[in-house]
Amino acid sequence: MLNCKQLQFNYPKSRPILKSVDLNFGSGNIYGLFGKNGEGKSTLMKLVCGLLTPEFGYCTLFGESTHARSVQTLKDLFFIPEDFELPALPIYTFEKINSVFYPNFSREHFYTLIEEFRLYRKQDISKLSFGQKKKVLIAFGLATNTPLLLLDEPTNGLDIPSKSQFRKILASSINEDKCIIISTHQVRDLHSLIDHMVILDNAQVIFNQSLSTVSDALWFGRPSKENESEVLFSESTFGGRVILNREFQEESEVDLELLFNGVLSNPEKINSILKN
Ligand SMILES: Nc1ncnc2c1ncn2[C@@H]1O[C@H](COP(=O)(O)OP(=O)(O)OP(=O)(O)O)[C@@H](O)[C@H]1O
Repeated sequence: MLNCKQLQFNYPKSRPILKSVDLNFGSGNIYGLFGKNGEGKSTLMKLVCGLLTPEFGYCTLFGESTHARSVQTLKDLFFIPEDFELPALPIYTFEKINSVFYPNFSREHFYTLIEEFRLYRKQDISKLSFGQKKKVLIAFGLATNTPLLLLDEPTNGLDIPSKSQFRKILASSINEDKCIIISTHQVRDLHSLIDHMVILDNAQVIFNQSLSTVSDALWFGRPSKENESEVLFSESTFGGRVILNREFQEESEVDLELLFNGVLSNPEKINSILKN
């Protein structure tokens, strides 16, 4: 569905932010885009939407360049950035003005989400808190029903109950025609939601795997005397956590934070096991 080929980008006078990045995103998946601060996750999302121009390479959505920002492509994608401005309008006016750009927009779904988020249609957006504005944008983004939805740090600004509400809403909105890409540092907020992990480091993609491949090949759990010789990566916090080559172990739940740290510490080691 979405293909990025040899993407290369830097800001004026900056170091390279992306160096020849190749990525394919398929429908029916929720991708988690991870990387340390400043590694280029938001930049990659803006390149995908055509808001930035690559120095080299391109992104296509259904075969059309996203950089051209044609009506055909823009109706198929929606981007929720980390920082945004919304106009000083009642929620229903905002919906009325903007929904016309999205042929599959569901007003019913939008107002159901608005209600679930304890907002009401006549509220003036300019009088809402940052978290409430984010909820308006998340509700709108989901109601567009675009095949591609990009969310940059979507849970920033959401309170604790809203984070689990967000998880539930997002899980129910994925279907086989949709691709969702989420960039976040709040790994726990995405727990059990994402099915694919992409890690950017040093201007490159150092990891790109489905979590089913990961859980087939790796085991995540507590260290023990029996497994100490097989440890691929370990962390000592909270009594210790280890990644092992799964081999004869029972399947375990993928620990996204441990996997992220393990990949950053030695990408070749983890990648070579997943290749076999
Ligand atoms: N408009 C800009 N002009 C110059 N440099 C920029 C601009 N926007 C971002 N950068 C730089 O590009 C790099 C990548 O930024 P980006 O926001 O894509 O990273 P990120 O991975 O999303 O970071 P974070 O996790 O902190 O949100 C950073 O070093 C940042 O300082």
